[in-house]
Amino acid sequence: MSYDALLWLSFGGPEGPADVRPFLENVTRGRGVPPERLDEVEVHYQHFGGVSPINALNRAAIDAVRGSGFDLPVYFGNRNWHPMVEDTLAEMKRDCVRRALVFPTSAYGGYSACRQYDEDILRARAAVLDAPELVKLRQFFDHPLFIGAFADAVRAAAVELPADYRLVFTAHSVPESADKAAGPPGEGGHRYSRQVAEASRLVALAVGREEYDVVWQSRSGPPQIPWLEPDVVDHVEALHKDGVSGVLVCPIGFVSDHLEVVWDLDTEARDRAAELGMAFARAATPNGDPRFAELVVELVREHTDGVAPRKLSDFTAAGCTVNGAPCAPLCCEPAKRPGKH
Ligand SMILES: CC1=C(CCC(=O)O)c2cc3nc(cc4[nH]c(cc5[nH]c(cc1n2)c(C)c5CCC(=O)O)c(CCC(=O)O)c4C)C(CCC(=O)O)=C3C
Ligand SMILES: [Fe+2]
Repeated sequence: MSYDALLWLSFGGPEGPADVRPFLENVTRGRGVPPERLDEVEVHYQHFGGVSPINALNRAAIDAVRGSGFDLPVYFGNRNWHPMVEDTLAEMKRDCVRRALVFPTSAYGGYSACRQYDEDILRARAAVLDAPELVKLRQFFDHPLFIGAFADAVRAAAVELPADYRLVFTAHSVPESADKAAGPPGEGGHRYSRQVAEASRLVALAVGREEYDVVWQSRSGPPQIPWLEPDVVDHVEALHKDGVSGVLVCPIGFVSDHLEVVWDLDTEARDRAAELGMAFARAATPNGDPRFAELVVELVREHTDGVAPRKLSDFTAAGCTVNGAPCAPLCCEPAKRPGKH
């Protein structure tokens, strides 16, 4: 099968103070997130002048792919902020792109990390007459280049810490119900948290740490709905109570140092550790590592050149979809939301 382009599909983030509220409204539309939570998160963004690092990081990663001699044009579109994926797809159509591969900037399965990017593809294609065909690349949480980049980042961060530091992996929390529904029916659910646990195990193995924890961050939603726990800041406190003197946080759930990383980890978790007198270091995300561009190109080559998928676990290489249809019937079905039909 031949392809005319690569579409880099990401979450999007505000690029100035006036963008923050409308961006947050886009993210949470119809999701039952209380306005108080939005007020709180708006303050996090305003600490950074209303600019999330995420768009610039995506542009830098795209430049790295282009600079590696990659032979397809690369387009950039987002779910929640400009450049919006609908507009990017319209531009691709004008450029006579007929069939494109899509790289979603999330390594994992689950509704928010995978299936929602399929919904973005559906939405974008519905907005463009005679839209290009879009084939989404697979999940890559266990790819050796992804694991290798994180393992080296953990080694580099460990230099700042006492030898007996505790290794703590963190990923974005999701509602427990969403994690339960993650994966195709019959697999037993929890595809998201199981993949996060597996990637964490592979990185810990690569750096030779037998003891480590997997925790969650950045929970949203109304307080009465259970989300994956423990939270990373609560966990830092629990480790302190256990007499742990240093913590190395590895944001395994993310590919770049966007706001959830620079605020929730580099500010909140780091400040709490400092108050408790604990040493703290944070491993870099793979976005800036040359292996990240290599990974994207290799995932593309699986489709264009029949390159064999490289994986370090025996989990299914899922998430490859055509024109936004789920990768298996009823895979990672969105939760039924109160008030929505
Ligand atoms: C699994 C997952 C990933 C990882 C996979 C992936 O990377 O795609 C992720 C990434 C991100 N999440 C991000 C930002 C936000 N997520 C929110 C809200 C939510 N995230 C959720 C899940 C995830 N989110 C969920 C279940 C919600 C509740 C609302 C809903 O049901 O959809 C909110 C609303 C306010 C709040 O935090 O309450 C914001 C602002 C940014 C951009 C940061 C920047 O701007 O730099 C990124 C990369
Ligand atoms: Fe999020």
